[in-house]
Amino acid sequence: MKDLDHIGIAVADLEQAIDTYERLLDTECYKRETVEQQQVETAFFQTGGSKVELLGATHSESVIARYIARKGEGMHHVAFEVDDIHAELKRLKAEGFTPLSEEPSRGADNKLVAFVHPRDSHGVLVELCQSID
Ligand SMILES: CC[C@@H](C(=O)O)C(=O)SCCNC(=O)CCNC(=O)[C@H](O)C(C)(C)COP(=O)(O)OP(=O)(O)OC[C@H]1O[C@@H](n2cnc3c(N)ncnc32)[C@H](O)[C@@H]1OP(=O)(O)O
Ligand SMILES: [Co+2]
Repeated sequence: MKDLDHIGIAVADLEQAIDTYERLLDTECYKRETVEQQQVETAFFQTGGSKVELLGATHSESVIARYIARKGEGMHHVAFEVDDIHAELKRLKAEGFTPLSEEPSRGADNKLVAFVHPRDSHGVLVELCQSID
């Protein structure tokens, strides 16, 4: 795995959270994108070499809505950049980790994404992402 690409933060009100993070980071949100397959609306901020991804739910059954109902708003996942997401999923599987899907899917910001179950990484949901630019 390479650099930390982004941290994902689950928020209840995306507009309000964008305003908060614009003031907190003193930078503007550079991209907003809805990823219907994940039932999320995202907003991205560049912070040095990595990013903050705010995640709002687009449906009441979205994993983000469920997460907020269970734990409240806050840190949802950490995402690491990889060169070859298929090879990395294979390597992690061989190491005993549990990928949450057999195949990567289309994420936000021109990425292919895949996730590893948080129970395998001490309670932290890990995302792998590969640029498809
Ligand atoms: C926009 C696309 C992409 C990008 O480009 O960056 C994204 O970031 S999409 C982000 C949203 N999508 C995902 O998170 C997909 C992968 N996640 C999942 O499949 C699920 O969230 C999950 C991890 C399998 C959990 O789902 P589920 O089992 O339905 O949740 P429960 O509410 O039943 O909780 C079970 C268990 O797991 C703990 N949990 C849930 N979410 C997290 C989390 N984000 N981090 C840490 N732990 C989490 C939850 O607390 C429960 O634990 P116990 O209480 O111990 O049972
Ligand atoms: Co993410």
